[in-house]
Amino acid sequence: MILPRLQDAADNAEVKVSARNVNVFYGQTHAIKDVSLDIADKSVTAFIGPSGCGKSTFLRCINRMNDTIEGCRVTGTLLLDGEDIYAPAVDPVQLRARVGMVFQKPNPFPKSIYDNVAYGPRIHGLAAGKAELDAIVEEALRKAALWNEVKDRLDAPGTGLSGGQQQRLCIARAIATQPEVLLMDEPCSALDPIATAQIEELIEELREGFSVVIVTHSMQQAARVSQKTAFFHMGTMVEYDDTTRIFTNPSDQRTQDYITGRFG
Ligand SMILES: Nc1ncnc2c1ncn2[C@@H]1O[C@H](COP(=O)(O)OP(=O)(O)OP(=O)(O)O)[C@@H](O)[C@H]1O
Repeated sequence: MILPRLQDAADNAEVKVSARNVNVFYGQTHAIKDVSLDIADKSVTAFIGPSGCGKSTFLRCINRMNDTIEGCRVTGTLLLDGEDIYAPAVDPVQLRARVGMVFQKPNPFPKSIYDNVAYGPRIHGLAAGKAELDAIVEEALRKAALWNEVKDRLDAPGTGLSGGQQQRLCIARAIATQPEVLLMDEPCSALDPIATAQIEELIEELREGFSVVIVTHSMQQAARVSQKTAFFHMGTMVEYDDTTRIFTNPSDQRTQDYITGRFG
């Protein structure tokens, strides 16, 4: 399906995810109201806005994580590379291998460091044998900037790592299936400034290979890591533009008020 480009779309970049008139309901609560946007490939898009405005809800539409929430209903169109994410033929498990997710709180499985990363490639049959799986695990841990810290203890439990290391392990787990889009829901909120800086550096590197979408409460972080920013307020997307423009010369008063700390 080819959609007309939106005016504020990803400029000349290739569009990876397109949303048109997306609405999300939790029972009677109308959490996302008619959101349309295009997310560029090989770039970082930040979602900002006050608590409860719907950032996480919209993020979860992109890999159908909302399917797992009882009473949650999504309407409208969401496309990945022009293909309908909500088509009946789409297997959400396969979709989530293409659209990986990293959560606010690091959530390693109660398994070894190696098995945490090998989990996705194993269930999706991405490695022909042990040597290939070893190579996938090493590459994912290297990309997540964790390899040097764990290469001598791959059999140790993932839950025994520090918070920042656990979050990088979860990033390694998410990228081991070679996703095309990586969704990050406040990935640094549980981390100290050093671990946060490491994750931000990593995001900068990851965007060479993926489309990254990050929900953040830190405007400094959005400004540092993203090229595009969407500002949400009370379930609507108020403004979506180049990050530099959002933070220097937004066109909507509500965006201006939020970035200057007048509410939220
Ligand atoms: N599982 C759920 N069941 C019912 N309502 C929900 C659920 N998750 C979110 N909501 C409601 O949907 C709205 C948007 O919530 P959401 O978590 O997406 O906002 P957010 O912008 O990500 O907030 P925060 O920044 O605090 O994480 C809120 O009114 C919230 O109460």
